[in-house]
Amino acid sequence: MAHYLSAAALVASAALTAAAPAAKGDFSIDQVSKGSFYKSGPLAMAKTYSKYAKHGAVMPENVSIAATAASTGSVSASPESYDESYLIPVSIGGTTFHLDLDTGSSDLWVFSTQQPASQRSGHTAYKQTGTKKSGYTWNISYGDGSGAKGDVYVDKVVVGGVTATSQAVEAATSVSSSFTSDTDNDGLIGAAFSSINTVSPQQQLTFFDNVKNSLSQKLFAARLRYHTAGTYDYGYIDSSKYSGSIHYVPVNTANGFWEFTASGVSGSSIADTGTTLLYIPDSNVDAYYANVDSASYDSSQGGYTFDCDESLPDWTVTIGSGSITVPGEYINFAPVSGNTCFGGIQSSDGIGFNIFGDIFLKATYTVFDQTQSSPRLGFAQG
Ligand SMILES: C[C@@H](SC(=N)N)c1ccc(Cl)cc1
Repeated sequence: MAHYLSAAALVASAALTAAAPAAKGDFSIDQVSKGSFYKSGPLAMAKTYSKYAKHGAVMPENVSIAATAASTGSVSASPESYDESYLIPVSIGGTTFHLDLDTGSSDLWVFSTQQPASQRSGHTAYKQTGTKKSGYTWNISYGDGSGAKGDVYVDKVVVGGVTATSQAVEAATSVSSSFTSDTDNDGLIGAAFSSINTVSPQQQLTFFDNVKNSLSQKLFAARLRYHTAGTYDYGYIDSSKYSGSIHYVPVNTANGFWEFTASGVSGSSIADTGTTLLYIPDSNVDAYYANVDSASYDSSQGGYTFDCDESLPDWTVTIGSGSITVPGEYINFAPVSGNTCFGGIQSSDGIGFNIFGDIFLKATYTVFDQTQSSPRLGFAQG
């Protein structure tokens, strides 16, 4: 649902209700403010002027500008099993797809009818409703070894009421088996920086980069939640979704990620909605599980495991001038066999950077902010 700013609407509505001369039989009604005036004030004004244009009504420029700019939106983020990933409904050419919003990559790709039927069984497949970008291709590989490739179309994409009229939609011709088997997921919508988009011969813009200039504020905010649906907000910050203050840190965009520095966690870190777990250096991981009596590193599972019944300690990190606490409950990711569970905190050694994935993000309200001269991340306790 899109909301429009109140200022222009309130000004315009005040102008419209300027007193007409009283005449016999007229009556007056005391107006009672209904509080914030959201949704589509400027747009309603523009529609009224358009309706009466044939009678000579001329739309004031401020109404026209307000009606076309300053949009906001919000979309649900629904977890898959064990919060493995969070999917959002995205309209592409009028068809709804359920996509993984991924701040760790920058391609918007979908299953398509160009794939063999067996490869796309159970998925919503793009029927190439858009305009083909002849000769354009894409090919992406993810950190978990999965991947996909295909060709490129331009189509209308809507997320939470926010519209990109000419979005590059990357239609798959082939995807790896882990995508085929996850029938809840119809593709990804990347929200890292467009500098790492894989389309060739010309990189394409992410959805956020395409719409950010039309948003009330050039930002989006993630409120992922533990074992229940959360939201992504576009163009505005929802103060009902966090406690305390939002603390901001600078972002290094050189690698195309939302990359930042966390205190007490060596190396660079990325805020990544597309990664399930929280990956930090060995020293931090060992220190955490030293407080979990039944924990041990299980090389057959590729990480720390523990007794599912053991109560886990919280994990707290300082980022900038604020701190975030991840409840211990969130760090019990999922059972692996019998009553043995796999930890949500694992080692980032060998990756090259730390990954603050969903295990961390679901404890926060995280703002991906391009409102300033350089990008920044804002973290608040969710
Ligand atoms: C940036 C993420 S992948 C993603 N969020 N699309 C990543 C990179 C490398 C490794 Cl090893 C693991 C995860």
